[in-house]
Amino acid sequence: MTSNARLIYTGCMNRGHKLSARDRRFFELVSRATFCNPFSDRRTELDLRIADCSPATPYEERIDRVIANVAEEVRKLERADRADLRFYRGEDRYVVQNAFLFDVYHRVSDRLDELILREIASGHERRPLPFARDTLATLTGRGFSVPEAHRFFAMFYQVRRAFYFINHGLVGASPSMKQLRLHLWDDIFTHDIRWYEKYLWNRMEDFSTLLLGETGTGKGTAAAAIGRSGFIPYDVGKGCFTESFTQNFISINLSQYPEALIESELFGHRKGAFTGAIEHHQGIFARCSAHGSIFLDEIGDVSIPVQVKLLQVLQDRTFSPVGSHEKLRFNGRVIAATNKPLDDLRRRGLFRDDLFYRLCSDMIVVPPLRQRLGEDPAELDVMVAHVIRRIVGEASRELAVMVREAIGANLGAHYAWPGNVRELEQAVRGILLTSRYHGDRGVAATAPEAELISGIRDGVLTAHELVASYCALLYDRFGTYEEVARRTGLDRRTVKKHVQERRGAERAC
Ligand SMILES: Nc1ncnc2c1ncn2[C@@H]1O[C@H](COP(=O)(O)OP(=O)(O)OP(=O)(O)O)[C@@H](O)[C@H]1O
Repeated sequence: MTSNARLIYTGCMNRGHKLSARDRRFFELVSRATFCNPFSDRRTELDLRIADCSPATPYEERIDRVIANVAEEVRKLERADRADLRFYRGEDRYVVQNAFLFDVYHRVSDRLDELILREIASGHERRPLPFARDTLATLTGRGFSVPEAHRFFAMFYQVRRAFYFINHGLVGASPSMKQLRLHLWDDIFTHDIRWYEKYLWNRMEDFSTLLLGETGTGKGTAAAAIGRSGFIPYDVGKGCFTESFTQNFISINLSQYPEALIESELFGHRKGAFTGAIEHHQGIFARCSAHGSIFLDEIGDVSIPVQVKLLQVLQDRTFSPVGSHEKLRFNGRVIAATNKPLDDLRRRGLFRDDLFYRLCSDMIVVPPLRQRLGEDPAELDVMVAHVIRRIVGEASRELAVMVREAIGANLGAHYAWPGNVRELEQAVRGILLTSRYHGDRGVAATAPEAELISGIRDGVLTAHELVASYCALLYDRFGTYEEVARRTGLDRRTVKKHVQERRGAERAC
């Protein structure tokens, strides 16, 4: 900086700039949009105001206009030599800072998307990122400190990953899918990203997540979206991120391992710990990095002794490999899922309350496909189009129409999709191959839930049948007349009568 420039700069610093009322109003809107959940209606409202366009404007066009309008306002500050945070105070500084973040983030978002795809393809992208240096220079040039610039750059990548994996992984326009996307975003960034950015960005390991929902609804996909969207620091020396999101999310399906092997898979074992332990083995807790996450799928299936050990990891953050007294530390985050009714398992003493309370800081219920279709029948079109795009690599309207017609003709409008999205994927494949899919008749025909739902949809149930079917469904799920009575507000004898009557009707069929 020349001495003249330094004089002007110091003068401005002392005086400070004030935004005009119009600029303050605009940057205030941008500031709110910067921290808003991108899947929320609130964010849409803010975008419409920033873009100054009608709700009918297509999404892509609206976003392009938002980005262009913000960039133009920042350029105006630049032209007036006012594009530096250090010139502002108080609320002005706050809104200008957030507008700068919004602007710089959108300038690099395409390159961050390319990086995500490269990492997915290669497993780990350790090459220096040429655009990182420019981005950091822009941030420091705008008045951010060097550590702030590094942190915000790492957050840009984190935000981009979260958006990518939630948006691409979990498709659907029904209200419960929108709710799920909102919820997943909050699980990663908390319900107010300002607090996350200020206090929690490097302290999320103590926030566990429990995903509940039927098989095939997308719990694994939701877990991957959370796990791949953790904060990963930027390594200035190497010019790249310290680790890859493809390697710091580790998942294990706990129902796949026999009891004897499960502890070893989780915690590792020492050579000679048991017959067959011919080498040291590192378990997944030891392999998970400090910024990583572990996904414990089917946690409802593990035995009580393993639950006790998992509790210890969550509580003390320590564990010992089988055959060793060594205490190792685990610093990652835990995400767990089950399609079992955990309440029931807890009541029957099969799932420990203490482990449940350690996991339940955020419980996310992933909705079954039939609920989504009940809320919005067009959801099936959206999902079929998505599955076809995944299978053939591009959108195809003619294939989508053919598959939709086959589903309608073979399964009718009220099929319950007991295997959820996983079943739908196979249905689409089956129809592409053979033009037919007749559904999971074994489950669907006997599932009381499916029958009850289609009876309600078709309006063919009497009040008596409705109550009897509902009691039978709850009895199947919870196993005792007492529990069904508690849930329905009926007395035990009435419940028993309904269940037995319903069973009799089923046998007669
Ligand atoms: N909303 C969705 N949009 C797009 N694909 C989805 C959606 N939900 C699920 N899928 C796809 O459905 C399949 C099954 O999903 P996933 O394995 O995540 O289900 P799950 O609930 O974990 O099942 P399980 O309980 O049997 O482990 C995957 O191929 C996944 O990508």
